[in-house]
Amino acid sequence: MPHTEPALEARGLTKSYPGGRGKPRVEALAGLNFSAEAGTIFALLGPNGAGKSTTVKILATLTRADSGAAFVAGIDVGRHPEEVRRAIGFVAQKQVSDPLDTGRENLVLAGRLQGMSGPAAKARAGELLARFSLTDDGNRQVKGYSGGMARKLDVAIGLMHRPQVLFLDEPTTGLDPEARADMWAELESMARTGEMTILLTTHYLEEADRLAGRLAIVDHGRVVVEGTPEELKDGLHGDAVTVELAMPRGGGGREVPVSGALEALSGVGLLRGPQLDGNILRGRADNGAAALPLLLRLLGEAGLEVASATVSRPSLDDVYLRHTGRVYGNEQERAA
Ligand SMILES: Nc1ncnc2c1ncn2[C@@H]1O[C@H](COP(=O)(O)OP(=O)(O)OP(=O)(O)O)[C@@H](O)[C@H]1O
Repeated sequence: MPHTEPALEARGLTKSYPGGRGKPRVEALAGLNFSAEAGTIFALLGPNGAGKSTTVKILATLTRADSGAAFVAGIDVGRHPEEVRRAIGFVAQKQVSDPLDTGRENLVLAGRLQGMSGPAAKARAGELLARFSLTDDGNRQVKGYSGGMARKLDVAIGLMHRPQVLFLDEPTTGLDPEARADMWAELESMARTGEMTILLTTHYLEEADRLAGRLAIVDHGRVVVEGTPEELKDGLHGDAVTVELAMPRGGGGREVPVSGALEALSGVGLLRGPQLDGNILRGRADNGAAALPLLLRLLGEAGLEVASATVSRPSLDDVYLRHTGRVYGNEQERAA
């Protein structure tokens, strides 16, 4: 594979499903495009029903697109699905390991099913148990594993045959915060080696922010924005600056209404898009911390009293809101 060829590529994918009982068809994908470089983690983020799972299923050859094309490790998924299957690992949300077998037995079986010889499968199983800190538990039945251990075993199963591309569908959903942090550390170390491309779907913005080299936000079957987490946050043009103004108590000689705040800042170019919402002044600045002292001075000189001021780096939540017009957490909670 030439170095410049993406490890994953979706070009204009469309897919609809029957709506059922005379209802119109459901448009799951409406011309979805993205590409991921080899050796990176690429995350697909989006609300429930956005089309993430459908995209992954098409790339992993589990379903076909109605139109468009997709390539995995340079192989056309529509034309050579068998070849694609050999090149990928797929870690679904549902546990795949047999609870009555030991972790090691599960791994060896997965390797044998992939066509590995007995000794090769055993050696690889030992290697993966060590990599996921499961060596001490490798000879215990999986039914005694914690949720986090069982999930790590599932990822290890997906890695047995050394895939070039690994699909990870919500790898930490349902895990407690400690197990989630542990899984993140494992995935980060896999990403560092750059030996494999990982396509991650996740509901956790924090997970995508931390793990993904690049990410795409999917909404209504299309990629609405794609980039590195930093690029996407920088695209919001600066830090969010929030100033809470003290309400005038009335009667004081120098006190002016808070509405004077916008006037005090006009023409200075310190804050972009300044807005006054009650007594809260909001805007953006390239370097919020550097802008704050002058901002406070100008407000003070205009006779306004500041109760508090905060500067925050934009988060992926802000990026999501900007591109989908909806607050991320609200939707996920409603769907849960
Ligand atoms: N087998 C199916 N039959 C009918 N409709 C389907 C089928 N699979 C998915 N859909 C619909 O296609 C759309 C996209 O679903 P998809 O599962 O790809 O979204 P998603 O982004 O993965 O959502 P989630 O985060 O909830 O897993 C949704 O409207 C969904 O209801």
